[in-house]
Amino acid sequence: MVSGPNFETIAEARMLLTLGCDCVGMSMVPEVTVAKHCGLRVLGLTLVTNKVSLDYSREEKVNHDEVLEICKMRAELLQKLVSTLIGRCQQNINTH
Ligand SMILES: O=P(O)(O)O[C@H]1O[C@H](CO)[C@@H](O)[C@H]1O
Ligand SMILES: Nc1nc2[nH]cnc2c(=O)[nH]1
Repeated sequence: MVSGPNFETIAEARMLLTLGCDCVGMSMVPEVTVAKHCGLRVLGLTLVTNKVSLDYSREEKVNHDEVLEICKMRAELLQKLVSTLIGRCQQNINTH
């Protein structure tokens, strides 16, 4: 996790990769921290939207519009996933 609001620099991205990170975000950890503080049980779901830049010579840079575009493309799929998960949780509650 990085605190944002900016995306990580290439140097930071390389450091995260060296540390063994597969994925990086900004929101999940603070959101989970607040939810746990409120006594909620938490399941985190993440949509990976973009590749992090690791190379100074590459032209393309990560930007928020790209993130939003991928989110829109995957919204329906995520809605189905969440609906299925909630359905299975309800089944589990009813049978136990
Ligand atoms: O950590 P995630 O959920 O990827 O969110 C972060 O990534 C997005 C940046 O495009 C912003 O919404 C920021 O809050
Ligand atoms: N830290 C970080 N958060 C993101 N959220 C969506 N894309 C990214 C990214 O490239 N880096």
